[in-house]
Amino acid sequence: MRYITAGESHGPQLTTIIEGLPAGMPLVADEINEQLARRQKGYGRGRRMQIEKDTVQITSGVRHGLTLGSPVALVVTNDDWKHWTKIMGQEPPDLEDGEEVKRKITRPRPGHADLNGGLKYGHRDLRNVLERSSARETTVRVAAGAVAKKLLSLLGIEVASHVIEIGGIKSEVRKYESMDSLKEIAENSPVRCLDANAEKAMMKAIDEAKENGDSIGGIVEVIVEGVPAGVGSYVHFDRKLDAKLAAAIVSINAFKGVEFGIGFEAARKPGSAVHDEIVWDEKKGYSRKTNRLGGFEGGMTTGMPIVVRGVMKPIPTLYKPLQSVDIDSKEPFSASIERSDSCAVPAAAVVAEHVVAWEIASAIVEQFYADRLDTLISTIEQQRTFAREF
Ligand SMILES: Cc1cc2nc3c(=O)[nH]c(=O)nc-3n(C[C@H](O)[C@H](O)[C@H](O)COP(=O)(O)O)c2cc1C
Ligand SMILES: C=C(O[C@@H]1CC(C(=O)O)=C[C@@H](OP(=O)(O)O)[C@H]1O)C(=O)O
Repeated sequence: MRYITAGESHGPQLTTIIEGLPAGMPLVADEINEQLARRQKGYGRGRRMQIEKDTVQITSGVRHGLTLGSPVALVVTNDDWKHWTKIMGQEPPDLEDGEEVKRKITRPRPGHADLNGGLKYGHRDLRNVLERSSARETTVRVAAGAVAKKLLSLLGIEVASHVIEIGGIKSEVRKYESMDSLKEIAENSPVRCLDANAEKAMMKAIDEAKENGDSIGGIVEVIVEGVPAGVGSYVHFDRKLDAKLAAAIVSINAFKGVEFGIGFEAARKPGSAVHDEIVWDEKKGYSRKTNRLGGFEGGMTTGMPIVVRGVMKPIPTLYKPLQSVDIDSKEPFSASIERSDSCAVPAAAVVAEHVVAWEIASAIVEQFYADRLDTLISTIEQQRTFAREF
């Protein structure tokens, strides 16, 4: 499967086109909307999330609630567009002699794409960079991921996320009884954290950062259960599924690192305390005593839960801006201030969940016969039986 996205942050709409979905899969807009609403929640976000109420329109590829096997196009309108029609209009602006487009941006923000994007595309109004580099685009990545999650759920695969650190405050609660309980606790926490004490401290840290005109980052964790062993491949570098997940996580705006299972801790432990011992029983077949490697060996799934974490740096736009240079005058200046979030880690956890879901669904569709949902369901079941009896 593949998808592309289009749309500027303050333009009329965001679009994604998804190609390669099996035919015969139930899909309605409300299921996608539920996931879009989850992305909009989360403590620490700015005023934009109060303006938008993200809902999707399915404009092709679905008929009478079922996918056709043809490309699925999804559109989300930007409610904020009505405030930006002049600044962001598609037609050349109607300007008096010498008048410039208002709110031209010439002071790049350290940490955002502004300066590098200007240097690359030659934009002297850095808004031309900001509009597309904005994480507004993650709305339609979540929409595409929601379709992938729907497919995975029909194959008995569940995906969930939670926040394990914000501004240096760590969640001490990392265990959960079931995927349902994990989902419920995370969903009811303003910062998607399983630890009620850490949750309060995280919210305080976000408030303090905001009061100080600053921003904070954190770490999110995505868990996937039910993927059969052997998805992905060791035979070629670009077929390794853990590598694809790593790229997907780091492609989320402001994500700078990724780890699987115990991750970087593995550098400090001997092999005996890292590798997961193999056991077998008649009912389950093969499994592991532990899951320190987070569900991957050799670029393939082990059949254990996939555990992947991503590190989000603090938001670059600061209300107390850092030093920058005006690209017109070359004078030192404070960077531009755009309306901004002070922490978007909880929302980003939902994005991470969806990009991971996409990569897993995509690997499954590539590996198993997937023109039709019914045959895909039965081939996945065959693979599970094969692995159990192997
Ligand atoms: C959900 C989400 C919301 C974000 N909100 C903001 C924001 O309000 N202001 C900002 O400057 N950056 C925000 N970012 C981060 C920037 O989009 C990101 O830092 C920028 O695109 C540069 O890319 P890079 O940090 O990956 O290098 C957000 C990121 C995510 C995932
Ligand atoms: C719009 C979203 O996030 C935006 C991501 C973002 C950035 O620079 O990445 C900057 C802000 O944009 P604005 O200036 O319009 O408030 C965020 O609100 C969204 O998540 O839907």
